[in-house]
Amino acid sequence: VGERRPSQRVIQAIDQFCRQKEWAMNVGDEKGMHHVVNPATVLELGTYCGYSTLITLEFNPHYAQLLYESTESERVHKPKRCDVFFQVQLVEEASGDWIPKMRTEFGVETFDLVFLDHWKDRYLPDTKLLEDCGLLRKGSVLLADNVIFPGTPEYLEYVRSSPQYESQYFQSHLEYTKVEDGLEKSVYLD
Ligand SMILES: Oc1cc(-c2ccc(F)cc2)cc2nccnc12
Ligand SMILES: [Mg+2]
Repeated sequence: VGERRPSQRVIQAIDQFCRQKEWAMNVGDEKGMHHVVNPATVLELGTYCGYSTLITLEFNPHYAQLLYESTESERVHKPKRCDVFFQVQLVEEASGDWIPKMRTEFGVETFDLVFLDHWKDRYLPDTKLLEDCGLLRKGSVLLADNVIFPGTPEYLEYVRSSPQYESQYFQSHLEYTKVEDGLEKSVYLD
């Protein structure tokens, strides 16, 4: 127990605002991924306002700007050539264009965790791209938000039926609502 870190206070303020004033599509304080994974190298697909951010791909300039503003104190800078940053590496590009560049631009060998929280019809193609680019290793975890609402049926079918994944569903609710949603955790077996 003690003083919350600045980023925890920001998250708390976002949750309070979204619950009481105006809904927003953060993964939220109920679904949250802290009880599911504890990674080292993380790729997040879909930044939005930086609620759940580590190494993140966002091609919407408005959302990317929100991240710069909300985490300036943690030295997040606008990448020219994707320089390595103190804590966060943000790429304002489409995930499908940049996943193949992760190794050359970031020196990433493989990801421990990929948090999928972007366009729902990109979950499956981007997963196959990560596989094809050799960016997943035995034990890599894919954590996907919104698998029930708005829903990602093709992705769910793939990770639940493929012998390359061990999948588990964590039932919850759509952020700040009573609508069912959840996180699908899929471990890559290689
Ligand atoms: O968590 C989320 C929820 C929703 C969403 C859409 C429509 C609704 F009516 C309700 C919720 C969209 C999202 N897009 C990208 C990443 N995450 C999202
Ligand atoms: Mg989401």
